Amino acid sequence: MTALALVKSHYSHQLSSTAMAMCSSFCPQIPNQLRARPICPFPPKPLFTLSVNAFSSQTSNASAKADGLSARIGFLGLGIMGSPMAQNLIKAGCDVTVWNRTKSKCDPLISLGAKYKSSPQEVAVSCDVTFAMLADPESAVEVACGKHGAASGLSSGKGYVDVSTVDGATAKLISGHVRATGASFLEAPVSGSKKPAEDGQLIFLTAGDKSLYEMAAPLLDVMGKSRFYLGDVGNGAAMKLVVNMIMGSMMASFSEGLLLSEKVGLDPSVLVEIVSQGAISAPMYSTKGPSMIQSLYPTAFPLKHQQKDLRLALGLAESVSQPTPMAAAANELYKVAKSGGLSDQDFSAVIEALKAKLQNPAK
Ligand SMILES: NC(=O)C1=CN([C@@H]2O[C@H](COP(=O)(O)OP(=O)(O)OC[C@H]3O[C@@H](n4cnc5c(N)ncnc54)[C@H](OP(=O)(O)O)[C@@H]3O)[C@@H](O)[C@H]2O)C=CC1
Ligand SMILES: O=CCCC(=O)O
Repeated sequence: MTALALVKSHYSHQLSSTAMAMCSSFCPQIPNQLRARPICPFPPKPLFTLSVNAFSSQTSNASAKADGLSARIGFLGLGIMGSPMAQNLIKAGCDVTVWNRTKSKCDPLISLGAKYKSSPQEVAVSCDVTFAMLADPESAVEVACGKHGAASGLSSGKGYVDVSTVDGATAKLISGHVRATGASFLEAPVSGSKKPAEDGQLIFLTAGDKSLYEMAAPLLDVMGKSRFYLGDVGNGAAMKLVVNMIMGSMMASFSEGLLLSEKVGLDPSVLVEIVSQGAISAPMYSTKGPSMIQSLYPTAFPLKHQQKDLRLALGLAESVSQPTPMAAAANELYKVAKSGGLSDQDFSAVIEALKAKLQNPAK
């Protein structure tokens, strides 16, 4: 890390501390445990030079006392997100054991030095801390609590970190199974997509056992740029769903704007440029806008997962009688896109749901 980068990161930390202080005085009713804050002041990766394999041969429970980098790490679920996350752990020198339902996705990681086990249970037995990055609540529960699931291999002193995006009830269900074995549980869904996962720039929204959070922190710092500890299990899921609810509506609204600009004779690429310079700029618009204009949707965040998150966010809103008409409307649009066969395309393909072909499928 250059001196300039260090100064910059320190300065941005100072700014966020100031913002936090302002938040505290403006929102005194927010309980302390819900005041999310980045725990690590500096991006840790450039400072990370430790070789960790030297510590990785300890046996099961005793080794959980070791810090995260020296732990034996399991990784379950090697899709778009899980693969690069596990890869970054391997590249950082960690001792990683992988499992994926479709075994072939393990092969590139095995080539990089990962070990392989043939079930989540075996991974959990052989590791100190096991991460899971699964598609949805159903798969997260199956992998954690099903036959030969991770919980059946957990015991006191081990940890299970679920980084999948699920709802709070699912996180609590998994937490219950994990804690019943004597192991610790942390939910840690992530903000950031394929590229941030590859670059180790994810944002972790964690909740659950604080001791596991502290133990796993160096591992989260290998995979991410910041982490928030939000208190009790369920708060991580809720925060993630609120963030993705906003994102899903933003993308739906952006899609309407792109198509409207084109229809009234404007150049949508000029719209993208104008948006990117103004108060509503967001990296999402400038990175995805140009390909959306060409009707190309290379998958970073699958549309089916965005619709899942909107569905779960609507459930969360329902649970507290919060009106969310924008999210409800956006959800309908993603459902149309799914029915139109776009589930596995990037979520920016929701724009197709506004085009004549999907609006009037009979024509
Ligand atoms: N992509 C993104 O930008 C982001 C995604 N997320 C969230 O992260 C999670 C993973 O996303 P992503 O990697 O994109 O998704 P993918 O669809 O690429 O990967 C899903 C993973 O879940 C596994 N899986 C699905 N069903 C089952 C099952 N029944 N039993 C066992 N394993 C199963 C898949 O295994 P198999 O290979 O065999 O199909 C695969 O490993 C989701 O919850 C998503 O919402 C969060 C932030 C960003
Ligand atoms: O859950 C997916 C989030 C994608 C992103 O944060 O860019």
